[in-house]
Amino acid sequence: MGKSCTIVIKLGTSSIVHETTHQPLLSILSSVVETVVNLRNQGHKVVLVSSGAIGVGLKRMDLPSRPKGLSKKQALAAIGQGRLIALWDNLFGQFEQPIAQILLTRGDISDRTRYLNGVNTFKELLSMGVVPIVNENDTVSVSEIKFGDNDTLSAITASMIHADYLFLLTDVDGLYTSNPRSDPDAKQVETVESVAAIRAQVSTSTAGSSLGTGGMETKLIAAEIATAAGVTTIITSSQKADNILQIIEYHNHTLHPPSRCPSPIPSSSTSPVSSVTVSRASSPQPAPPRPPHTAFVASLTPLRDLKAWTSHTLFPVGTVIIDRGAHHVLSKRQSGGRLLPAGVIGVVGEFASGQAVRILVKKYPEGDTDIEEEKRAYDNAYDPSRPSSPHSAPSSTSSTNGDEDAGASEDTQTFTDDELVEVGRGLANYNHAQITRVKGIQSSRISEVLGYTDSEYVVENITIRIPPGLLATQSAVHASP
Ligand SMILES: N[C@@H](CCC(=O)OP(=O)(O)O)C(=O)O
Repeated sequence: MGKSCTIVIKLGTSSIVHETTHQPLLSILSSVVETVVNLRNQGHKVVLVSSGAIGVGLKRMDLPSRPKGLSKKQALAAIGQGRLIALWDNLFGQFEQPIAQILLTRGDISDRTRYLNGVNTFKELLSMGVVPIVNENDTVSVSEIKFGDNDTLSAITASMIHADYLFLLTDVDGLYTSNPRSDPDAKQVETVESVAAIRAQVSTSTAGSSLGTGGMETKLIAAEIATAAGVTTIITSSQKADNILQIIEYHNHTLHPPSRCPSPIPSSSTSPVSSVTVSRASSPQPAPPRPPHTAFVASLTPLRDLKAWTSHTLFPVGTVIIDRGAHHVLSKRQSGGRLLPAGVIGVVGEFASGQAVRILVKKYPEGDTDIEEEKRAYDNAYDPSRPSSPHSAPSSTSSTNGDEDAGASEDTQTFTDDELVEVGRGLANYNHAQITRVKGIQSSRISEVLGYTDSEYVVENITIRIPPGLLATQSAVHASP
């Protein structure tokens, strides 16, 4: 038997309940169930991420539209979630397929122990042959612990369980160069190698439906998270869920490297629902036809475990502003970058050592001539015999009063929000006050300034998501969760 694939399938609210009547869309749900059962019978492990609790709650309470207030939405989700899971259980029950309900908040997995407990529960359920059905635990989610939309939740789920595929099923059959509903010249994008690059080329103005919170932009964010974690991400239509089988088959023939997970068992002998032609990756047969979809290619050097956890699940509590030299040097590493104090030009907010921080850089034009000097200065920052960084401002060391519990650090050098862009995240090795005191200096001087040295790096496990070449296309990012 070949390798079994782990597949996450996400279904948004607009594919679960009718936008105005809020009736469950039974034909779509049944087709998803049949597809999942087929995949299970082919030996694959499947997790479903299902929105729809609020939509089902609206129907139950006979309300016309999604309310504005948070507590009303939470109440409706509490009403709808039970009925939603009962509906899934009923449909999967027709095929004797056991399911499990998993409700998560970002807070649940930003704690390392709870995250690992979640991973273990998923593993156990999948090894028992169960289909876990995930939704956000809306009842207790507030803005700072919310995933916000189930696209992000599905990407984090896929990254937690090291899935091979994430399918984002929605009301369009892929990513288009512009909104296909309003632009007849819109073209489907077939393959995306870099999410950051495609953002600059397409218009993602397709907002979510009136019930859901997603839309194309949140799907790109999800694709970015999932592909960075090594998960091939597919956007396709929920109207044709059985295309999932053909899409996997298609990629078995065409992916580079080919065939992440060939169908382990010929489906004709096992499929209870529909028959699918299965051929192995090594088969000389030509590739099957390509069902409409957009495929986002998984990173060949995925962020796994701690790094993915740091980048996507931890809620950043403060900000470290770095110079251009540090940005260039850190961008050379795909993940796990480490920041020397010489590259820090500002610190905002209060955080403790070990907490997650945003890494911001001041926007700068490509080809800026000062950049070479800053890169050299950052590269030289280890060696005390060389000249120090242009940012080794004496004020950063002399202006501090030694009070480590001083309030939120605010750099003397001020930046407007529009000047700064969030380029990555990492884990602080020192608290906000300490990093303020050592900013701009060489590592060898940390103990002289702080009285001790824990690490020569002030932030570790940094993933730079926006390299220098893409800065021009990014708008300022403020306090994103
Ligand atoms: N957790 C919420 C859904 C969140 C949401 O709107 O997600 P989506 O429909 O995927 O944009 C619910 O179950 O109603």
